Amino acid sequence: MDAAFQDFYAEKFSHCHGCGKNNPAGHHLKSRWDGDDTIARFLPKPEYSGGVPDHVYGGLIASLLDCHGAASAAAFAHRAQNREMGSEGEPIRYVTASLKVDFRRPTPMGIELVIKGKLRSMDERKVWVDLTLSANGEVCASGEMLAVRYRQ
Ligand SMILES: CCCCCCCCCCCCCC(=O)SCCNC(=O)CCNC(=O)[C@H](O)C(C)(C)COP(=O)(O)OP(=O)(O)OC[C@H]1O[C@@H](n2cnc3c(N)ncnc32)[C@H](O)[C@@H]1OP(=O)(O)O
Repeated sequence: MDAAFQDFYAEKFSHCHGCGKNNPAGHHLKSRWDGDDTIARFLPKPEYSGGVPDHVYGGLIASLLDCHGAASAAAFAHRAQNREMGSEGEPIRYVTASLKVDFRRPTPMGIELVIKGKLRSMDERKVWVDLTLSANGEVCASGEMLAVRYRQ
């Protein structure tokens, strides 16, 4: 499988609980291209249940959107410069400044979740990303993110 966006994060930025490869207890979310959009897949462990065992905890859902959105922002910014993540040149990295999540229906446990990102717009330092999280082809949560370019 192709490398994920997060595989190109520097070692020092790879400790995120949601997506850092250097966090042994983390989720290791992996985001990739899906045409002009982005996609990640994730199967929550049973301990991430919500109020009932067969629903996923909302905080996990928000964190999946958070990590996928920030990685997507970096990928969109690279493509805007006709580059790919990991290409030569200064890496472009983003952090989440704002994330709004709408929980639209309960997210079922035991099913692979599909998280998608779509570029809404960008300017010199900011990227706005529209996000969805689906199970069985149904959107369970949607989100809007503002990611801001990280100044090293
Ligand atoms: C910490 C290390 C991170 C390393 C990351 C590497 C990759 C790893 C990724 C893994 C991560 C996984 C996922 C995660 O990320 S998880 C991390 C969660 N996010 C954070 O911890 C970020 C904390 N916040 C900050 O560090 C600063 O506030 C940032 C850097 C975001 C901006 O502070 P800075 O002093 O630099 O810039 P600025 O204040 O002039 O703002 C710039 C522009 O943005 C606009 N604005 C700002 N906030 C908001 C808002 N809430 N709503 C609307 N607009 C907002 C602002 O008006 C301005 O616009 P304009 O006036 O220019 O038009």
